[in-house]
Amino acid sequence: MRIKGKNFDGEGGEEEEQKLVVGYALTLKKKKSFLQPEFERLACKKGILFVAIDVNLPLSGQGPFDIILHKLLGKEWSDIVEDYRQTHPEVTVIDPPYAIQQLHNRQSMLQDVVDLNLSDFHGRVGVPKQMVIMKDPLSIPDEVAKAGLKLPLVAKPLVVDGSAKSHELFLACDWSSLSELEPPLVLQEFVNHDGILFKIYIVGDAIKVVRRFSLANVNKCRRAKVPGIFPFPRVSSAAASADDADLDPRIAELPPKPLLERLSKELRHRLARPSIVQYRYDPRAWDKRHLLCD
Ligand SMILES: Nc1ncnc2c1ncn2[C@@H]1O[C@H](COP(=O)(O)OP(=O)(O)OP(=O)(O)O)[C@@H](O)[C@H]1O
Ligand SMILES: O=P(O)(O)O[C@H]1[C@H](O)[C@@H](O)[C@H](OP(=O)(O)O)[C@@H](OP(=O)(O)O)[C@H]1O
Repeated sequence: MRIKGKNFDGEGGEEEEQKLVVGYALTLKKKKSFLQPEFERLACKKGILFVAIDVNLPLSGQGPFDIILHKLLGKEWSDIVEDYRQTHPEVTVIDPPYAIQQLHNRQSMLQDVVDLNLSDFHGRVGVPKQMVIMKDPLSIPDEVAKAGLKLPLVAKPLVVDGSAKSHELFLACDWSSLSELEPPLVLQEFVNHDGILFKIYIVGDAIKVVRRFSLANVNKCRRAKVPGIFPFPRVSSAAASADDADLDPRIAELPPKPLLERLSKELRHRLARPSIVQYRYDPRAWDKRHLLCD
């Protein structure tokens, strides 16, 4: 399923050029950030051609594709991709819907990290103490007190779907303001991290770590003084790169390689599990009871 064209070798002869065809279905935002002209040109030089999928036409009638790359919202699109995947086993679908379902919910996405048990392996990997609030904002202060979570809290929408809304994060600093939050959400204890965090990108065996500026530490004194709910949109986005910043080496030191390798291996292994047991997923809540085997 490759497009064949003519290419000229150094000695004036013709050789057959094969292109790997990637059909893509992306939001305009994602197309703008990811499919930049320079990237497309580089891909083309390497024999990779990106072709836009027309979401208003049947997917099966388009192509042929070698690879499908997609990130669109909604169940309707997921169903289309899943059907296509099953009827076109020869096409590689990146991020098949069943495999990324777990990542569409901020509680379920961390479950495998909780289970990792990397609390003492060349460093520590853990999940902040957290709870889920499904509805009734008025009950939040009581629920938080019952769960024993300490202020300040980071409030994150439960559902993660790439929409602007799902990226909205808030810092909640006092008990009474907690009722202003909008469920469904995850409330996490704020973890001081010296204003720097590491983002880890993993593709196959390749691991890339970048350093980003983040929220400053919250000390006891500031906790007491600032009541309210504070939005902090995209605080550690690519624009907040700290890779070239002159930082205290104790803060800037990258996570140790053995830890990253183990983390990458474990997560790949665990996140690949749904391909064996496909499940229907209830986005309103997540725990083992909500894995309903088809
Ligand atoms: N528990 C926490 N304690 C302190 N800071 C936090 C906490 N959770 C998140 N943050 C801050 O909020 C930022 C975004 O958090 P998170 O990664 O959970 O959201 P996201 O929408 O998935 O982010 P991204 O868009 O970068 O993928 C982090 O980069 C960090 O600066
Ligand atoms: O640039 P980095 O630091 O890698 O952060 C990414 C986020 O982690 C992704 O979640 C964003 O994609 P979505 O907005 O589709 O979730 C993604 O959005 P983008 O592809 O539109 O830039 C980025 O914000």
